[in-house]
Amino acid sequence: MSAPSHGAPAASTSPPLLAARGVNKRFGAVVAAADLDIAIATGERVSLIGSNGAGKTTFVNMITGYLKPDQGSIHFDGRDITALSPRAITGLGVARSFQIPQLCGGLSVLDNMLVANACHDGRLSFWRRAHRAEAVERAEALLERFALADQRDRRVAELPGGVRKLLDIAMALTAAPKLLLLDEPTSGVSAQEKFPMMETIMAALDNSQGGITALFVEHDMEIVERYASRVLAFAGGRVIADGPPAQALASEDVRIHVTGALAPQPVEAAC
Ligand SMILES: Nc1ncnc2c1ncn2[C@@H]1O[C@H](COP(=O)(O)OP(=O)(O)OP(=O)(O)O)[C@@H](O)[C@H]1O
Repeated sequence: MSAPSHGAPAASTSPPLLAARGVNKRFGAVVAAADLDIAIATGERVSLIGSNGAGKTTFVNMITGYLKPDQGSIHFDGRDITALSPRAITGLGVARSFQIPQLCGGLSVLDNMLVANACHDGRLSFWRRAHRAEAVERAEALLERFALADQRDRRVAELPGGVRKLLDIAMALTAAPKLLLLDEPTSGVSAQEKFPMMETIMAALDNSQGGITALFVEHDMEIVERYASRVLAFAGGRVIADGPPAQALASEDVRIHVTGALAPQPVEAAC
């Protein structure tokens, strides 16, 4: 597998773009986040891995403000965002795309982009000629970057799953984020399509003004190896490995708790 070509980490002297400090979260008896101390630098491509229930989504939901930590703090771009609303956090530059794209199937690709843009910039007057022209120009530039320009006038409900996923991510970028959180960007996409799709996504992030730092939840280890500059592996709400993909995926804890490469083998009954 080739070495990751995207998103070299920033110099270690620069302050982190995102920092979780002493973060804990429980749901009743379930520990979903335990003493998380995580700093992410501008430009990193961080993959969150872990088996079901490991705490990946809880971490993402605390960054976006949908969940509040029981203890600890989260800082983004130099500000304490722990108590902020999801909307305020989005306004500071954190965007998100979902495993199941959040789209209006009855509208065209372009109109979905315009609605997303209007939601982010708060100008619901986007149908006024001046605003609309400006918003259409921005939307078209983004569609171009995602190789979706020729789909502009198609109804979203008619599009294949992979194209819908790309559109969802393009819509997230209408907010001009500094940090993009992706939930399994290639899930449900065929093996042949997943690498070209990731190439498109990563190139779009690299080519955005100022570059976009990315954090992606991923179960596909081929994608992790090829596109992450760093892996954070979770189990039981804790980080069990943190490092470059080759190093993190080789760790014994990851091979036991995440990839199953060292899972205990069933003992054959003695007869
Ligand atoms: N709102 C909630 N109420 C109760 N328990 C929750 C809630 N959200 C998450 N949990 C529990 O917290 C733990 C961590 O869940 P989380 O969704 O963060 O894991 P995950 O690693 O994202 O898993 P998956 O890959 O299945 O999405 C799980 O045991 C889950 O059942």
